[in-house]
Amino acid sequence: HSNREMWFQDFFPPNMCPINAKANTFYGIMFDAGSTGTRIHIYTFVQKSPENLPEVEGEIFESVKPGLSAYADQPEKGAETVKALLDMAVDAVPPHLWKKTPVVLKATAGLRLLSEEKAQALLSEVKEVFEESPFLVPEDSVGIMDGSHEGILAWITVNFLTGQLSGQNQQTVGILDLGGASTQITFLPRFEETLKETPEDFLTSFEMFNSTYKLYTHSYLGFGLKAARLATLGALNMEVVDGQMFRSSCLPKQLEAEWHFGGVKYQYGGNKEGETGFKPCYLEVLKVVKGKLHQPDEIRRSSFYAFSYYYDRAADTNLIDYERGGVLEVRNFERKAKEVCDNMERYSSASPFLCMDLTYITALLKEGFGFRDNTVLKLTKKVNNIETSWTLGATFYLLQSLGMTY
Ligand SMILES: O=c1[nH]cnc2c1ncn2[C@@H]1O[C@H](COP(=O)(O)OP(=O)(O)O)[C@@H](O)[C@H]1O
Ligand SMILES: [Ca+2]
Repeated sequence: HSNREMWFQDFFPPNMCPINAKANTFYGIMFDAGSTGTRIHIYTFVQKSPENLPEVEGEIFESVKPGLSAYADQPEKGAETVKALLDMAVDAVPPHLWKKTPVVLKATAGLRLLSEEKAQALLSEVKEVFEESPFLVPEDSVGIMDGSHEGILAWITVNFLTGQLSGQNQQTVGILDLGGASTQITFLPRFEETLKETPEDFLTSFEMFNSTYKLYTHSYLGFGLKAARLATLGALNMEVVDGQMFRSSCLPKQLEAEWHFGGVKYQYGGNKEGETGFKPCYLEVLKVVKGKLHQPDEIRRSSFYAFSYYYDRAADTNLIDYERGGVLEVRNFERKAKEVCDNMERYSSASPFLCMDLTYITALLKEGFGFRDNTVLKLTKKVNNIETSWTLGATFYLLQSLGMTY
């Protein structure tokens, strides 16, 4: 500031000084190109002093379906969905800050599963949309995110929003994210044992807000809820022949329908003659998860934050309140799975996959990760009115790398 602007600063506490309030407000735009949808998060931050962490003053959030991967053969059309969302940011960010506001898109499992060529075509169309916008386009502004970063950045978000990354006595919480195509588990190990027993590629050191965290994290590609449906049906990574029917005991007996995922059409249905219900369904789903995941002993005794499809399916079946979320034990998912699978006609109007989804969640938690029946899960969509998504952590990381925050 020039001296002329500063004269009144003595009369205000620093954070109320009108000049400071303006100068310390900044924006960040983060796109989450997920396998089932594309979302924009426009964050407003205030940095009140260099000693404190920036504060999130607000978030504007919008989403579109389907995700970019559904446009694998029409990359320009895919990029148009991004353009429509970015137009919201032009309205939300004050024009004098456009050039200082970075815009980034990170794609997750949907694009990881596409061929390199198709993924790159989509990403370069998006890059063009960004270049034509009035915003700051950093290097690497468009790309596929590393699976390990997806978990770490969601962990940063949740622990930042719950106040665990500032001050002494940090009691961080682990997180579980269940997407359409992949699933992540991330926590800060408390015991030396865990570090010894864990494969090196499950451990990542990460620096954020002047602290270094050595986190346990892994992203399991193909273990998201929708990929798991295909795996249960025996259709994941299959060359699908036209007219081919995939059947499961997790689906209503008489059901026959089709379903599009990742640009491929699948026909599926129930076991017309054979068994249906929780027991046969659990055995089917078990084949998808058993022995496929690393089981850190430590997590059996800690509670986790869970979101995405854990949240959605718990809310769909009234295990939690749709707006406020809730606290559950692993066994609640199992009970609900039994109730739904053994009364399939009553529930299938909502979604024919409800039994399969709840059974998969149960098997993933118990047989996949090795959680106990009484492990506590906190289901949240928002903390302090901000979405619990990896996008906030990613925006902090971006601002840090651009030297815009401390
Ligand atoms: O910002 C968000 N707020 C709330 N839920 C979100 C947000 N982003 C993604 N989700 C949830 O993520 C799940 C879909 O996963 P996604 O499409 O991100 O697949 P992926 O992570 O496997 O690429 C859904 O449960 C959806 O509600
Ligand atoms: Ca996701």
